[in-house]
Amino acid sequence: MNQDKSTIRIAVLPGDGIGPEVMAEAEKILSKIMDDDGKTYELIHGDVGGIAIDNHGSALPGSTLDICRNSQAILFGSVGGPKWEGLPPEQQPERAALLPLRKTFGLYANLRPAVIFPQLQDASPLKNEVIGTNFDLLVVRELTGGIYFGEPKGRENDRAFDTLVYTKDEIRRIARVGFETAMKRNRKLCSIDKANVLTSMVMWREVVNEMAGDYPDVSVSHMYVDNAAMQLVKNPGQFDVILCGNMFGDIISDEASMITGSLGMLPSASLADGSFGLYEPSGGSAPDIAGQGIANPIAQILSMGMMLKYSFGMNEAYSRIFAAISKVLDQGFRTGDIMSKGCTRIGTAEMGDKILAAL
Ligand SMILES: NC(=O)c1ccc[n+]([C@@H]2O[C@H](COP(=O)([O-])OP(=O)(O)OC[C@H]3O[C@@H](n4cnc5c(N)ncnc54)[C@H](O)[C@@H]3O)[C@@H](O)[C@H]2O)c1
Ligand SMILES: CC(C)[C@H](C(=O)O)[C@@H](O)C(=O)O
Ligand SMILES: [Mg+2]
Repeated sequence: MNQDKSTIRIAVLPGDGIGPEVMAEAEKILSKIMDDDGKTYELIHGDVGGIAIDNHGSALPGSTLDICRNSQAILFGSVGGPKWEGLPPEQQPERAALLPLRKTFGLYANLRPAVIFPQLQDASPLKNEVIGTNFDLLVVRELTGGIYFGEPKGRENDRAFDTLVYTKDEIRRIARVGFETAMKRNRKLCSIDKANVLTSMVMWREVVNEMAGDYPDVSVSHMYVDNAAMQLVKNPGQFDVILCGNMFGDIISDEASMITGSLGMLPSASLADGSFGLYEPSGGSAPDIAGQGIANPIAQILSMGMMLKYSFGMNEAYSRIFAAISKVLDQGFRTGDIMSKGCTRIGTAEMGDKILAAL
């Protein structure tokens, strides 16, 4: 392995289902951008998830973890699928690979930008007048705490339990990310909770309110998650930054993705303090379409773009990718999930090639 300090090292973990299909397209574009920018880089591939169970007997083999530890960022596809659903829960790809990666690398801040390309207004199930123009929402999701990780969790005979726990420090650090990003955007932060029922969420709301004093320019509101789910389809344009805990952020971000046309459009960045991050589409391995060459690679490509921006400070590269995608959509090319009347349907690899050509 080349350990030269000037070499950018990226762990590439395609995973399962559509993961390898969409990753191949992201890699083409990544290589072109790095070459054009004259960067020295190394993409180090590793097995993760179901394929790692099949090949190495564990969803997160030590060799893959070593690759990640020796890299400055992780580009991740998706893991899981029907083949591994019969395994004991703690051995399954999602719980045995993705969650430990998030925890091990302290990736507590998950940014999921739901931005509509104007060309895709008709691909959204929402009416044009509901979406409005320039829909641009950022979901800031806490990623290493809450009910995903709280102890105790387990089963005893006919009883099963998980624990929703947050400390003030955990809430403060993700709220800080929410406020800081709101400051760089339209200065509106909506914190989502369930403070009418859950004690941990009462504290969540208190901490967000305490911190609001440090950000007088940010207008802060609070919304119960059930109302937020409804408001997101009633009037999505009211939101700028949505701040939420781990599970609510998981649900709200999938919902937000559909406003932009498809889950296949929603990228994500999972960030630690500093520049390390894991970048993955918000959606999963899509077993229903895997192996057919029809998945939308845009979420994976945009996730790679977020990596260039957040881990390597290559902001222009991100804009370049965004512009290339926009150009291809202008040309009328669509994968099946974002197909509209009058457009030309293309597959995963063709979409990657078109974006590459439009760079
Ligand atoms: N980050 C991850 O690795 C991740 C995230 C979510 C789900 N999963 C796993 O994926 C598996 C399937 O889960 P699911 O079906 O609930 O969710 P999913 O996100 O895989 O799929 C939901 C729906 O969205 C569609 N979709 C998702 N990405 C798409 C794309 N790029 N292009 C076109 N359509 C796309 C799928 O075809 C499907 O109809 C499960 O094992 C789940 O645990 C993994
Ligand atoms: C696969 C699963 C563990 C994961 C999550 O719930 O965080 C996924 O749904 C996501 O949104 O990244
Ligand atoms: Mg999810």
